[in-house]
Amino acid sequence: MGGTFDPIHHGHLVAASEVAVLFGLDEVVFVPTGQPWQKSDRDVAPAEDRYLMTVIATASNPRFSVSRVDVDRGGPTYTIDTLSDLQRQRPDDELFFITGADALSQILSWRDSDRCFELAHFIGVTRPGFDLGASHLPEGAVSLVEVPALAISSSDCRDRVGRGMPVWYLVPDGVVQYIEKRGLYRSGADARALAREGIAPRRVPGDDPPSGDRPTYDRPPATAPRTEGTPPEPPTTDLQEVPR
Ligand SMILES: Nc1ncnc2c1ncn2[C@@H]1O[C@H](COP(=O)(O)OP(=O)(O)OP(=O)(O)O)[C@@H](O)[C@H]1O
Ligand SMILES: O=C(O)c1ccc[n+]([C@@H]2O[C@H](COP(=O)([O-])O)[C@@H](O)[C@H]2O)c1
Repeated sequence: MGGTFDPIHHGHLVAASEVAVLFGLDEVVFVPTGQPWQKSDRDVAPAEDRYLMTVIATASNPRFSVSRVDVDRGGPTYTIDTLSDLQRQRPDDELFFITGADALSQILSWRDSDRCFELAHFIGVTRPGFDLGASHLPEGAVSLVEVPALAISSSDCRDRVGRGMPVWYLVPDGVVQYIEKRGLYRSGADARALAREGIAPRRVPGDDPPSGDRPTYDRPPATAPRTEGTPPEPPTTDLQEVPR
């Protein structure tokens, strides 16, 4: 499943799980984009952060895995390269490329879209508010799957974090905590102030974790939150120990 996953949310996970059952897939490989060239009009969180959030979100499902092919390749991400790399790594596997109906409706504008259809069967998952009816997709190359409607989007999650609203239950718990820890999606001024003070982001009222086992956020972070114009810090060691 290809996506920018900025951040990954339950809409992505439900779609992947539904397609895996309907198509009898052995594994769903989540492939976070490196540089999503069609999203160059906005800031995208560092690829390493999006990759780690995807690892955290999928860790508990033995049929889900995460690939670094797009993150490690560098340069703009084209699905033709994603599929070529995956085919090289898994020459005996039949590939399906899962993505949303909104992305699929643009597929004819993707690089080498004709060759993409030769490398994988495309599965478009329906998404509330998007209709593929008018798209002229090659016959037989694409399947459409209706997934339980979850009106969740990454844009809305980012916007909520920026406004100090909770994203519990929209994204997996570990992803909420990762966003908090890294200070992702805060407004520029907020993030700069946090970096100046050298303290971890503060919890906002109403932004409580769902269980009694609450993490503490007021200890200094292992790395300073990212500010505009500075490169992302490497992930901290406790995140690298997430069980696989
Ligand atoms: N709630 C959802 N239901 C079904 N498909 C979804 C849902 N959210 C995202 N998708 C699909 O998953 C793919 C990857 O999504 P992406 O990472 O771009 O998330 P997004 O929520 O669409 O992000 P943004 O709001 O930033 O555009 C896209 O093709 C998208 O259509
Ligand atoms: O190959 C392309 O030219 C291309 C253009 C836009 C999007 N894609 C892929 O479509 C998937 C969904 O993208 P997005 O931007 O909706 O997260 C993701 O895997 C992207 O790499 C691919």
